Formats: sequence, structure tokens, C-alpha cells
Amino acid sequence: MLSATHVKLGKLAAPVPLCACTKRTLALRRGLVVRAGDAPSTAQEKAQGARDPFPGEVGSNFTAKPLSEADTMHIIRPPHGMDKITGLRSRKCKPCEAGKTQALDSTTINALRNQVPGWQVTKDAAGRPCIRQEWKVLNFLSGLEFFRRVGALAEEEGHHPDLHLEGWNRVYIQLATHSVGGLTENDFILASKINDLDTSDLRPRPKAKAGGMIRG
Ligand SMILES: C[C@H](O)[C@H](O)[C@H]1CNC2=NC(N)=NC(=O)C2=N1
Repeated sequence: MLSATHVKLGKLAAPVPLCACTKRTLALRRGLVVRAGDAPSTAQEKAQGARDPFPGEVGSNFTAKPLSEADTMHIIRPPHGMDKITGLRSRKCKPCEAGKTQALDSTTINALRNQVPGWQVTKDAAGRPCIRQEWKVLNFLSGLEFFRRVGALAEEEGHHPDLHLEGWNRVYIQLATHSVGGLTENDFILASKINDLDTSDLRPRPKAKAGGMIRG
């Protein structure tokens, strides 16, 4: 967790002794001081490695605009006793046996949603629970290519998402298990694998943030 760390000002070699507030001003200008709550810059994050997510990021399940860089590495700690569920990406969807497969309860859904950052738990047009994620793509054909890659994954898993391409460059995917009319582990397994797809060539590059650490 990047706390209100005051990076050592030792590097700020000044020809004349400066008072503390001047040093701090200079340090702020050189981006050497991180106040509590500041979103760290990419350089700081790279130096720090992954960090615990901010409460706002957890609350929105990472769907709100990231408080720092879009490619921030978050430490996703599975809730205690969820070891049997973590590792969704390494699991395989199982064919749903009508009448046998039950829809997941809200406790399990809430535990699983933390394993698939970017996916929101919501309801589909018929009011049934589903998970949904949106992306912006470069253009209409990038959207179709996005669907092609997701489609190949869905065929491999035998579990299929609802694909939406709107306004030529907005894609959203909804996942639910139609045969049970709700969410099952299959939906979270597929969501996790969709998150692992490399689609960076199909989406606008995240804007680099202004500012950030100036190396002394
Ligand atoms: C037999 C096969 O497992 C079923 O038809 C699968 C196919 N893909 C599926 N996809 C989704 N999202 N829900 C299902 O219930 C479903 N059932």
C-alpha cells in the first residue's frame, strides 16, 4: 500500500541551506513527495510493484476509472477459505446439467467477483443476474476481431457470452448461464479467461498521466 510516504529528500542537494518548507516545495515540484491518497505515478508503481487496491477501486470492482495507471498491478487476495475457488483462469467450464446445476448464491457471487476485476455484477434485460464488462475498441473491425477472439475462447470452454458492439467502437459482454437463469462458476471462469486475452492491439492506448516521479 503506498502510504503517505515522504521520499527521502537527501537527494535534494542544495547549495545553500533551505528551510524545510522550501525544501518541501522544491521536492513537490520534483514529484519526490507523495501525499496520502495521491494516485502514484507509473514510475513509482513500477518501483513499488503491485499495491493493495484503494477502497474506491474495490468498491467499484475496478470498473471505475483507475485512480492511477490503467495497467496498475493490484494484489488480489482471495477471501479466507476461498482457495477451492481461486485460480479461475486455470479451470475449465463444465457442461451445465439442467436441473442439477444450481445458480450461485450472492455470498459466493461476491467472493467470485473479486477474482474478475473489471466485471460488474448486474441484471440482464430480463432482470436475471449476470456479469458485465465494457471496453472501448479502436474501430468497428477491431470490435469484430474482439468478438472473434472471445468467440474462440467460448467455443473452447463450451460456455457462451452475450456480445454487444454499439456506436461502432463500444463493446460490452454479458455473461450468465442461460440453462439455470442465473450465474454459475462457468461465467466467472470464462470472465477470468476473457480478462487474460491479449486485446491491447484492438483498444486505444491508456493515456499516460501527466507528472509522476522525476528521477533526481
Ligand atoms: C450443452 C452445452 O453445455 C450447453 O448448451 C451450454 C452451451 N453454452 C452455454 N452458454 C451459456 N452462457 N449458458 C448456458 O447455459 C450454456 N449451455
